[in-house]
Amino acid sequence: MKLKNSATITLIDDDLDLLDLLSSFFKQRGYKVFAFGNAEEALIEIENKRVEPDVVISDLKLPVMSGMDFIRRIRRSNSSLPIILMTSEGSVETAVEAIEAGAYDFVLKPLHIPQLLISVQRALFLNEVQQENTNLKSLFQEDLLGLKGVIGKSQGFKKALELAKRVSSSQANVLISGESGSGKEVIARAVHELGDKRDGPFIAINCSAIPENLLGSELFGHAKGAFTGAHDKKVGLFEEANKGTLFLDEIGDLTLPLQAKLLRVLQERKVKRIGENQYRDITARIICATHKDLRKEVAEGRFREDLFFRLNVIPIYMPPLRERRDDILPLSEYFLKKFAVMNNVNVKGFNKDAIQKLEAHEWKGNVRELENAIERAVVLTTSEFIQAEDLPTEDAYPSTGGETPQENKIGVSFEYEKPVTLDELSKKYIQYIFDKNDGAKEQTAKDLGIDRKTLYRKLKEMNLN
Ligand SMILES: Nc1ncnc2c1ncn2[C@@H]1O[C@H](COP(=O)(O)OP(=O)(O)OP(=O)(O)O)[C@@H](O)[C@H]1O
Repeated sequence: MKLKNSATITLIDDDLDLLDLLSSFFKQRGYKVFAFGNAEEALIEIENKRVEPDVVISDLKLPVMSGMDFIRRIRRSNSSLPIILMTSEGSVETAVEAIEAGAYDFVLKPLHIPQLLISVQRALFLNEVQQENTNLKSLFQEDLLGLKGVIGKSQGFKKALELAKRVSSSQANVLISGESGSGKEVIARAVHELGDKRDGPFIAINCSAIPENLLGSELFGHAKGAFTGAHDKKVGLFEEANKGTLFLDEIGDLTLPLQAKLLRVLQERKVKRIGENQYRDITARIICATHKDLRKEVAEGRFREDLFFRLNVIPIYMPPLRERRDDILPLSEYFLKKFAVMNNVNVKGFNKDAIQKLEAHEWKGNVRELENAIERAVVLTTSEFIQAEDLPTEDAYPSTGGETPQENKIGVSFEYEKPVTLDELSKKYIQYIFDKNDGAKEQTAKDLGIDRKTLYRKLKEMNLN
């Protein structure tokens, strides 16, 4: 851990010569200094956050508001700001009392300035350790309803989570709807964690990500030799999830024959592996999710009405992030702490402009886009507080807002009218994989065989922040 000498110090003393002397001493050492001749003024500036000190050095005996009263007032709203008192020999007893009231340390006057410097450095060091502990604690502490890492305080989010809690103790079928990246899987996990299946497995499968011909055997399993290539028997996910939960994401993309089979499983609570005649009991809870409007799919003949009614016993709707803006900051802070710890970097928060930008952004890719944006900012920022420039501009992220991503048409071709440089070709390829992965940077880096930092750098060069 490095000691901060870029820290901010607030000095309070009615002895203006001493105030000048200390100001220049600390400024010369790289500290930012705010000096006040009385405690009232300092208090107002601190309470209004116009001055945000990392440490305060104050005389104990001051006119009007004493150093002691200053400590008591500060402690009402800030329990951890270190305050070092300067006191004359005669008032050591009061200084001890001040320590009891929450002062960090005291130094005797006439001052031995190197000793004061050591006290300041120690206070900053402890502050930093404490801050990291609090960060870690609040990051890993039990969150809403005792669920780890589930963040949100908007009405829309709380309503969804409350429904998840209520339904968790029943066996009713749950259909979660909401745009891509809005947190449908988070809600499905909440139902699992809060219910009596929590000790069993939670298995998630994205029905649109698996080719149609493989999805059946993934879900239902198959017997050895059931079809060409079935060299061995396979247990399907319905069985694997027994005693736990099977989460079927993008259920709206199931083909009609698979919809019929799913309906049968839900009605009979039994499955038959492909190529077998034997039925096996299913004990898994089944939760489905979709970004599509299933009523419309039913009306247009692409989704079975009977299956829709069976699934939709308890509908839970997760609103898009832009409709629950109260969640943006808590989520941003959570992701910042998470990625700062993961990447071992000293990033502490967001500056005012960054907060404004976060709150104003449309977040078409919802929480997933926000999470990616914060991860990137934490990795790339050069300061302790994320700046507005570290965050993506509005249309930097391809919208996945509720629709299946467009098939990328770039492809790789060597038939260019004029030669294309290797660098251009590599950028086109990065763009292709990035779009294919729906803007998911971790997967893109993995597919390209490069580390995340390199990917971030490339995306920045390509204005795909
Ligand atoms: N309330 C939340 N608290 C913490 N993290 C969240 C929250 N909501 C979403 N996330 C995070 O955002 C990302 C996207 O969430 P999730 O996978 O649940 O969305 P989804 O709606 O299921 O997306 P898709 O439909 O594309 O599968 C995940 O990394 C998830 O952990």
